Amino acid sequence: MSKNAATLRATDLWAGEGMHDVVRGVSLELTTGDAPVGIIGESGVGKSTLVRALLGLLRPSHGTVTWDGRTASKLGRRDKKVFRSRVARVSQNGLVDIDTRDTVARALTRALDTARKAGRASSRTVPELIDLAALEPRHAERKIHSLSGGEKQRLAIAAALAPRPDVLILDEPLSAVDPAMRGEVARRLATVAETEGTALLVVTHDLELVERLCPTVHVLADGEFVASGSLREVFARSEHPSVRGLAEAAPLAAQRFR
Ligand SMILES: Nc1ncnc2c1ncn2[C@@H]1O[C@H](COP(=O)(O)OP(=O)(O)OP(=O)(O)O)[C@@H](O)[C@H]1O
Repeated sequence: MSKNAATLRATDLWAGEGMHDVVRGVSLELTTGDAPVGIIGESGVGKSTLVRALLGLLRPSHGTVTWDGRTASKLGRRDKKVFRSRVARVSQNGLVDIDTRDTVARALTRALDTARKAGRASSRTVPELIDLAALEPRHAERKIHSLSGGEKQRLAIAAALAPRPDVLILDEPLSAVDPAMRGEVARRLATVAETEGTALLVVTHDLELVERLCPTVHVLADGEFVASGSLREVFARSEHPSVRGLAEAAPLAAQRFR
């Protein structure tokens, strides 16, 4: 670990939106320089709730989420801005902070400006971000609302990479991207992780994406990690009904891991 390594750490995390905890006792560590980590799980098991808690958007009912030792949900306004540039997230409907009347180039310029204001002296450029998300130069002048769903998801990835985040949480990031292009984007993300040390957390039910990117995966079921290891180990060893459920939902992918 380099002396500048940064860690996002969840310790015995319990969290939920209402009275009821849907994340139950999760511990997880994401440190710059580490290999990408995957979290897989069926629908409704608490994946998005876990992501919100990791981002400090949801206060745990028990346990902690810390960023370099400080509690993520208790950061002041200024520190929150810095935190957001260092722990970035791409969600399924990824363009929440982006004005879709803008062009791609304008949105990415804004993302770079925001990164600089948050103190990230990012030397990235718009063409570089476009390439990192496997978009093409011709997309630069397109209005965002005219992009396809998959192109919008790739734009969200490009924008999230603007500040060179330490941690990038990808919540079903490529659900609308076609399979051939998913490989392209995954390769670029792997390169970012390797060359810049960005710690990737890939939260998905796309087994092929975690197979491509993540040497370690955790299976989330009913708010808990019920199996952990490489995808192959998890499928070979775990008899948990949720693991079997994931295998049945993606039989071709699961067959390769047996
Ligand atoms: N705002 C909310 N109020 C009440 N219940 C909620 C809220 N958000 C989520 N839940 C419930 O918490 C549980 C976990 O939801 P969550 O969205 O974290 O699951 P998920 O694994 O991300 O699902 P999916 O893969 O379908 O997106 C579900 O039963 C959901 O209905």
